[in-house]
Amino acid sequence: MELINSTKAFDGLQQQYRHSSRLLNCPMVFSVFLPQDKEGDTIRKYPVLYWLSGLTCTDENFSQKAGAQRLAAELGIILVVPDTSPRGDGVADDSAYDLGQGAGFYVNATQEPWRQHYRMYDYIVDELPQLIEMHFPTNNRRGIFGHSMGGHGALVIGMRNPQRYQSVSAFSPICNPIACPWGEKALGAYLGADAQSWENYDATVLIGRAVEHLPILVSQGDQDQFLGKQLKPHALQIAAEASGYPLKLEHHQGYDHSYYFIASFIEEHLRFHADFLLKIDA
Ligand SMILES: N[C@@H](CCC(=O)N[C@@H](CSC=O)C(=O)NCC(=O)O)C(=O)O
Repeated sequence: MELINSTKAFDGLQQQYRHSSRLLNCPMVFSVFLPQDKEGDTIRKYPVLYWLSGLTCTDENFSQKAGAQRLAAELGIILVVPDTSPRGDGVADDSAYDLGQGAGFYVNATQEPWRQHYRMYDYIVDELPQLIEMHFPTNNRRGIFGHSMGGHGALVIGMRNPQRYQSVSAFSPICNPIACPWGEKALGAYLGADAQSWENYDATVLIGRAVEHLPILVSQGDQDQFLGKQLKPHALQIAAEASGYPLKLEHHQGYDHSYYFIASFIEEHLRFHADFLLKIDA
């Protein structure tokens, strides 16, 4: 693992690393915020909150725009922000912003030309946490949250792995990708024409089938330009009500799809996760 840069922030460190990903078959960059324990206690271990970003993002959008570091430092939570896809000249790509590099959709691709590198689901669930837990002072508690495509990733990964995560949240997630243009395009390309294979990557389908109920918070702005056509939180809500899943879905008047919305409610999301990540087991 190679340290690319390190900057002091709120007594902690905002860092960026490059590593060679075995699963994605290419070099990957991620960002991490490390709180600094005020007593200088080097053996303190922290929970990790993984942020999954949306279409066109790298690891830097969230780190630079969300304003999460001050409260993460105060609460004592490590933030980890991966890139949104494999990258590089040898990695398949598409000229559109919603497919290929920057648009990995947190799935394991089965189709050509994607399957050699596009295994973002396994990367987020397995390879990245292994790396993080080997190199940073972590305890065994993990949360996952994200925005838009990354909100979809967080919901799907959290619900499919309730034993690995304590809490899940999402800003403006793509809630029903099997039934929206972004999702149909990406899942069709990465997984092929058999739409049944898409269902494992659809939060609305998964919430209807969930047996274990991880705490989930979803925040949605009512002036979001993608709300009706791409995001469909109403479908998630209906499926949750039908299955008895205690989903906390909040609508916020006047907010759009941007990082201004995320920055406005990041404190609520961090405190939501802190309730579960910092809880002392009885
Ligand atoms: N360029 C596209 C939309 C790109 C966009 O809005 N990306 C969002 C995530 S959308 C869902 O995954 C984003 O987070 N952008 C980065 C940022 O820093 O704002 C278009 O014009 O439609």
